[in-house]
Amino acid sequence: MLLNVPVINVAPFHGGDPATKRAIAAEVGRAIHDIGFLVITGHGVDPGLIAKVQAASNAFFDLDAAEKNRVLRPAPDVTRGYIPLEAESVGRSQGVDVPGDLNESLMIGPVDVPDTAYFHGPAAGKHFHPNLWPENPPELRALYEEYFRAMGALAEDLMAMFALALDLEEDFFAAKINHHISRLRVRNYPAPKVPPKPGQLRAGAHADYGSLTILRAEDKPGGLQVLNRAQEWVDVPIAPDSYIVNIGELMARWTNGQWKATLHRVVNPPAELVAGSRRLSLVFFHNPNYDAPVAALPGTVPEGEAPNFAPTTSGEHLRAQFVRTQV
Ligand SMILES: O=C(O)CCC(=O)C(=O)O
Ligand SMILES: [Fe+2]
Repeated sequence: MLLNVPVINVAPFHGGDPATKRAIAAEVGRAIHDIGFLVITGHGVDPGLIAKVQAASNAFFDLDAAEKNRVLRPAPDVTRGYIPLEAESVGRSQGVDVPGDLNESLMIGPVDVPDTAYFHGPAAGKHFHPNLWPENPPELRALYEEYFRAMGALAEDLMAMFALALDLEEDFFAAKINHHISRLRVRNYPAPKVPPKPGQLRAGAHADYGSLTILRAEDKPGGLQVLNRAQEWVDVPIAPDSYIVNIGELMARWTNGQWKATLHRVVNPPAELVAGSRRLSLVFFHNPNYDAPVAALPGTVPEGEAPNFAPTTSGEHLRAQFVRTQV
C-alpha cells in the first residue's frame, strides 16, 4: 500500500505498444487506488505555455481589487470569473464550519463551444455558461484558452490510462468526455500579512468533485498535503516540470467506490517563511460530458452485490456539488 504520492513518467504511454501502455496504466491505477494522487512527468504540455499562463495569472492577481471585481463570479452556481480572498471555503464541503480560504481565484469553463442546442439548450444547464474575461492583462484570454485545450488533451490520455487500469478498452471513456464540462481555476495564495484565524487554511480539507484534477503547483512554503490511508497528512512531492493528478468524487462513484477521492488541503506557510510564500496553482478540474451516465463501471460490482451508489449523470453530479462550499 502506497503511503506517499509516487512520481510516474507517463511519456512512454504515447505511441507505446500495448504492453508498455498497460504497464504504465497499472502503475497509475495503483497510485490512484492506494492514495488517490500521483505526480506525472513526461506529460507533453509545452513548458513555455505553462510559464506564460503563470505570468499572465500573476499579472491579473496583481491588479486592484476594483478591477478584479469587474469579472466577479456572477452567482454561486456559475463557475466563472473572479472569487476574492476568503470568499469560499472548500472545507465546508465536509460539513465543518471553517473560515474562508486564504486564496483568490479566476475560473473559466469550456472554450470553443459550438452554437448548438446541445451546448445551450435547457439540458445543458449552466455548464457552458460564457466565460468572463478580464481586460487585463490582454494576453490572458488566448493563453487560458490554449491551456484549457492542452489540459483537455492531457485528461484524455489520463482517462485512457484509467480505462486500461480498470480493465476496460482504452477508448472506453472517449465518447463520454468529448464535450467535457471541465473548469480551469487559477488560485493565488498571497504571502500572508496577518496570522490565520483559528482553523483557517490556504485551502481547507476537501475532496475534488469530478473525474480527475490536473494541478500545476509551485514549490513554495505552505503547500499541498494529502491524507493517506494511515490517516497521516503527507506532503505532495514537486518534481521538475510535473503535474499533480488526483481523482474526484465522480470517479470514485463511477468505480463503485473501488477508487477513493482523497482528502487534501493547502496549509499555511510557517511564520518564518512567510516572505517567499506567495504561491500560484493552475487547477484543471475535468468532468465528463454533462449527459454521460455515471453508474458502476463494468467489473466494479462484486457478484451478487448491489452497486453502492444510485446512477446519475456527470452534469447532475457536478451541479449538486457547487453550492456546498459558499461562505
Ligand atoms: O493549490 C493546490 O495545491 C490545491 C488546490 C485544490 O486542491 C483545489 O483547487 O481543489
Ligand atoms: Fe482540490
